[in-house]
Amino acid sequence: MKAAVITFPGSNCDYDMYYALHDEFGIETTIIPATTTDLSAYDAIFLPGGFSYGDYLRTGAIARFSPVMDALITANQQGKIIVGICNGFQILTEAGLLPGALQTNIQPGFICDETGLTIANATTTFTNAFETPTIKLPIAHGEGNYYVDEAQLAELQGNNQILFAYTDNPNGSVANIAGVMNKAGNVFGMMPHPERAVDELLGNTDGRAFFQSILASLATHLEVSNV
Ligand SMILES: NC(=O)CC[C@H](N)C(=O)O
Repeated sequence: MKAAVITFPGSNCDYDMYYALHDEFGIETTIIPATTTDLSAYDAIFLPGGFSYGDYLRTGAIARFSPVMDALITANQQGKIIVGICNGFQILTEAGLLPGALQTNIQPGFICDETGLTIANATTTFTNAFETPTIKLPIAHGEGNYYVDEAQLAELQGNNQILFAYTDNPNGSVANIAGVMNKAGNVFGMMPHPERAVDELLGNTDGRAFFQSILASLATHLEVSNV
């Protein structure tokens, strides 16, 4: 598996993501700038957290016009794995690769904490290795209040696209939603940070199963496509 981590101007979790993918899971990983226009070499693409373009206008609203986004849309059409964490999730919703939008937290302000999550669907590319129904992950955001209208919510629920839900909704998200997948099952975004919970030294290893899930699915996928 070859992974790319895309750095936007203002990303600040790109090296955390690199550390998780490369150092913890031994995945061949390259950090590439958002000016890249070709993602054909990669099986999985990660959009990290941060404050792309200073979160001006609306978080993710400028980043979604970056040169790399056309290549990301092509990667999506090819069914490649695309993951957005925190600011990456915000960028994916702005780009229309995931449904919904991230608004200012219900109580405006930046929250830096650990949050409880339930695994709402454990049979996906992103969740198949979770062995417990609830986990804890770090959160760090000011605009994590996930919004979808009633029709979109019904669709997400009907298709089992909600993968993680907050146990104690910290930001006002509709239906406690913390992470969603697209209908096709290859694009995922969440506000909590699994890449900050992969090492005993970080005080939390609950994020490891997220990366193990992706590795397991990709191994099966690559095996099938090589037949
Ligand atoms: N850690 C992050 O990615 C922060 C996301 C975004 N800038 C926010 O505050 O909502």
